[in-house]
Amino acid sequence: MNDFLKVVLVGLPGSGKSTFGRQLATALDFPYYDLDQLIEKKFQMKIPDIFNDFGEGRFREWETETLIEVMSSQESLVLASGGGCPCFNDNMDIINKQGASVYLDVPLEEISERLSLPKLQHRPMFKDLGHGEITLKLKSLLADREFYYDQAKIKLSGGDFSTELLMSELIKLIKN
Ligand SMILES: Nc1ncnc2c1ncn2[C@@H]1O[C@H](COP(=O)(O)OP(=O)(O)O)[C@@H](O)[C@H]1O
Ligand SMILES: O=C(O)C1=C[C@@H](OP(=O)(O)O)[C@@H](O)[C@H](O)C1
Ligand SMILES: [Mg+2]
Repeated sequence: MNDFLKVVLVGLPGSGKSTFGRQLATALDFPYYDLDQLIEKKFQMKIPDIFNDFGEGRFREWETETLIEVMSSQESLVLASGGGCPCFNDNMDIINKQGASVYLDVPLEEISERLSLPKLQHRPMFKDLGHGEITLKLKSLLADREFYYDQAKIKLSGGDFSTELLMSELIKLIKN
């Protein structure tokens, strides 16, 4: 890690990376970035349209390209990554080299409740799935992804995270 503190949140879709990321950035008074939003801005396309028009492979290329840019910027920041980000193209190594990674480890049932709400049905991976199918999909994603998420430097388990707790974990990490 260099002189800047880059806090990068990782975890399954619906674990609260974007929501908690914003809260944490406010508490730390750091700029907040959402990797999906940076991709949409850079390539002028919505995430579901990238998946539909070009496929996941192209999305993962663009995701890594955007991640490298934000991780090499000369500033402290909070970054909410996308759920799949740590699991492709050495992205977890890129994150850990420049940043303080934090895994939001939320019970699958809780995430499933959140993602079943109609307003969240724009997420390409969960489109048109019912509650039971969402839980199964999350289980299968976690089986594939936990190996990468577990490489995070800090792990927060539960549903509701406190910015104070994470800040004290970050201080411990920096001191070590
Ligand atoms: N701690 C929480 N308690 C209840 N709902 C939450 C919590 N954190 C996030 N949510 C809700 O869950 C959904 C997914 O959150 P989001 O931050 O977009 O997750 P991610 O970025 O990890 O996919 C959103 O509708 C958000 O309002
Ligand atoms: O888990 C994934 O592979 C994805 C998660 C999404 O981000 P969120 O985790 O913020 O939903 C987004 O990057 C894309 O739809 C792919
Ligand atoms: Mg998000």
